[in-house]
Amino acid sequence: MRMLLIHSDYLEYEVKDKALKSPEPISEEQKKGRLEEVLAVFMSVEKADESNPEEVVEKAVAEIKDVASQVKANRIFVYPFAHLSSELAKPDVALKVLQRIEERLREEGFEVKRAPFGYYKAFRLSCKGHPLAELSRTIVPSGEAVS
Ligand SMILES: Nc1ncnc2c1ncn2[C@@H]1O[C@H](CO)[C@@H](NC(=O)[C@@H](N)CO)[C@H]1O
Repeated sequence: MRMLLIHSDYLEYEVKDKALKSPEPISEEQKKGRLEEVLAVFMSVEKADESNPEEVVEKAVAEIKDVASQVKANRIFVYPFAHLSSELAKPDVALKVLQRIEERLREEGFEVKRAPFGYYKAFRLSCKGHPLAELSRTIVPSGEAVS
């Protein structure tokens, strides 16, 4: 799992087109979304994660919690982003991992939005620009090598 974490004044997206034959079904309301004062987390779920998705979910949640507490963010935007890795997990596994991360972050008390999975989306982001505003993390299940 590769994550790019951007502490932002806002992140907003608009769904444009299908990027998969069968993208995640979404409501009219989910076609656009915006959060202010948010930690945006762009995530590529990787092939190696398929060996232990639940472990990757817990490690990702721990990393996101750690960064959120450092930048004092209590809102998280989970953003599926297939451009951080050349060894992507299959879409069905990736979607489940991202849905579970969303669920677990809510359980941890965060306000969470997740951008729709399987679409091309326009987005606008305002990065805050402080020293911890742009971070990346790589997560691998135990027993897997970091490529
Ligand atoms: N392993 C994976 N990890 C994260 N996201 C993944 C994925 N496999 C598929 N997706 C989703 O399907 C769209 C097409 O790849 C992806 N769309 C995007 O990444 C948009 N930024 C448009 O390019 C994404 O929603």
